[in-house]
Amino acid sequence: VFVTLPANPGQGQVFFQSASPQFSSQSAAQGLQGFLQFPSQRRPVNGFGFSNPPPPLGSAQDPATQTCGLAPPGCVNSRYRSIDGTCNNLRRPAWGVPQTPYGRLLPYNYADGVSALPVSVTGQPLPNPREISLQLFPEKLLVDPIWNLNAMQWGQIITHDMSLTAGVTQSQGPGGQAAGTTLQGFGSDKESVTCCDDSGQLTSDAVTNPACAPILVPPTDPIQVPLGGQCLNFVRTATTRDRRCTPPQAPAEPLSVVTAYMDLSLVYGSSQGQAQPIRAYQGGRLVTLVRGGQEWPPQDPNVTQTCESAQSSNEPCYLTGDIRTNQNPQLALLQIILLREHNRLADTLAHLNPHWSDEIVFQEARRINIAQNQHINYYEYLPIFLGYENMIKNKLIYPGAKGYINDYNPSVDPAILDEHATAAFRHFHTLIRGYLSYISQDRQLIGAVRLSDWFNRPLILELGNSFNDLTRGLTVDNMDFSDQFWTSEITQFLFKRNNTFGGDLRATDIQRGRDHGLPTYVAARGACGLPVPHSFQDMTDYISEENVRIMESIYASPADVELVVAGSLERLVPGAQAGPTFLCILTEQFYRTRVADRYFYENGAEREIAFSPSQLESIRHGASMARLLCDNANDVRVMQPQAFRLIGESNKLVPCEAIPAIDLTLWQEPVGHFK
Ligand code: HEM
Repeated sequence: VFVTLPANPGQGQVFFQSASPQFSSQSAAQGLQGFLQFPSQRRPVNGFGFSNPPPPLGSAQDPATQTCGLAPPGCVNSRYRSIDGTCNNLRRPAWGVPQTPYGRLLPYNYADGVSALPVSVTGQPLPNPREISLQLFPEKLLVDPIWNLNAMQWGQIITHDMSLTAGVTQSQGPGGQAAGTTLQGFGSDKESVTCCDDSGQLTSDAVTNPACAPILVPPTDPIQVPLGGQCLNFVRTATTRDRRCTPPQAPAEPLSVVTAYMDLSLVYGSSQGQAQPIRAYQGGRLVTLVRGGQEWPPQDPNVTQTCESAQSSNEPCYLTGDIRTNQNPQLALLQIILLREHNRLADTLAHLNPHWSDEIVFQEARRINIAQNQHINYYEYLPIFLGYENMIKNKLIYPGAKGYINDYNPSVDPAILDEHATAAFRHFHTLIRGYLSYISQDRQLIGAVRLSDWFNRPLILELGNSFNDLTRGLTVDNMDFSDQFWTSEITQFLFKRNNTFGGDLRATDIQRGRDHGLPTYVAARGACGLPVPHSFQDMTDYISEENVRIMESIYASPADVELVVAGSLERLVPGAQAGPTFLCILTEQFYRTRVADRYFYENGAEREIAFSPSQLESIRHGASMARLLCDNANDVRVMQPQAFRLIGESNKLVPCEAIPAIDLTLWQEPVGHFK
């Protein structure tokens, strides 16, 4: 089913083929009413050009046979997911595996059709990303009245499960990211690149290295100019072109280096090499170190590189399934919660089933941990952001369902859409707060820390009672409002280390969008079936007059307006935390993530993989964010049942024992059931 949309300036006809039931052209004011109900059975989606049919199996374009993302020689249909996502799709065993390109809704928009950063329709460079950040995404503290900071933070967990741009580490200097970015392996000759140094000066690499695209400081910059800064660091994502996986004249396809599946790869790793050092190989557990009577992840062997703000190599610096773990304290905190949850499940399962081997206990605990996580994501987290009704209409959730939901679709590519990872989901950087509260057991504020003091330095979690106080803080602080206002902690102080100022995450997001050749705002709206603006004036239908005027003063043409920028300025769709264009992309992504996963926890089509009906019911009844926090922060005794929502009349604190739990005795097996 192809939908032909009205022509839009500079882009010609746009063809949109959604994998998900999508919504029709609705203005934000019309809200969630009237979304089109497309049939759930769709033509295959291949992630390599939205409108093209998938390449024939085994052909040169077949991702499974490309060297970016290696397919195994053959697949065994295992009860358990592989660590690297291979063989989830038995016909296309390399779908969703690390080192494969992001999926795309729309073609690449490079200036030269191959890899050059896009330019204006006038042929001039696009406006300066830092200038856009300063003018359209300033600081103003407006907090969300309903949802807490945990809802923000959990989004980063979901993100880290789904994608990671190749070549970008999180040990990033004040230049915005990556003082010494490591390009991860696979034939890349660019071991470590710095385009703009710690003092904001262009390096020799900046001109000679094609991986460099530093963000220049505009003359109007009130922070960087007085410091004498010339630039903010920016290193381009590694692509299929860098690795010679696509022909020289084909568009460079940026790569993601983690599994696309929602499989807790951030806990378990995306490769055997990552998984091996974090497994205890005893009792099905993951490795932990006990300090101060609490369990912590093992130590990263390379503290100074991974936790670059650490003052000594003896400071805690965690090794987990994801290289970004130490980036900020709340992220590390939730990673530790998920790690402890694995071990809690493993210990219980091992106790119930003393005859199980380490491997069986590990895999069964992993399987339950992933299922709980999927349940929390789809039924607790996503409805807040995508809208509950929208999710039901588009077949992302089935509230009240009894039994299995057999909607696995092997024709849907699980690759994470670039429009999602590089534009839509990054919009939620707006939700970040600059300070983290310490909250006591009786929910009193007892302290606070500044985010930028603790980037890449997880030590703080182990000081005194910080871990528990910060866990309560996540559930008591409001998240920031979903709007155009960003905290300066990430637009002026990102990864500042010992410097006065640091990088700018919004400018980085904008530059990353160009780096990946994202489609324009106009093209994306067209692809979503939304009214396409032909002038700046047209945009005032869904973006405030004031912001449209600023865009008009920055951009040479409405056709230049970028998805990352204007998508974040749209009025929110009622009941959701994004405007219509980003909501379309997010809905499409999370539909695909669900139906492209053969191991999705609600799928019962294959008996050997499925949970039993009673186990599934127990997961639906007992998996919750509140339970996860209660069980794994070791001094959180009361919690509100909806742990992404602020405490209130309809969401009162209750003793942890009153919050439903999964009945793990349903996993007790008679001796001999497992080999
Ligand atoms: C304190 C919290 C956070 C910090 C400091 C942070 C920082 C960053 C940084 C430095 C990058 C890489 C930028 C680049 O070089 O392109 C990034 C990427 C990203 N962030 Fe955040 N982030 C935070 C929270 C979140 C949240 C809450 C979400 C969504 C709900 C999110 C979504 C994303 C996405 C989708 C990417 C791209 C992932 C990829 O494919 O590589 N982030 N973030």
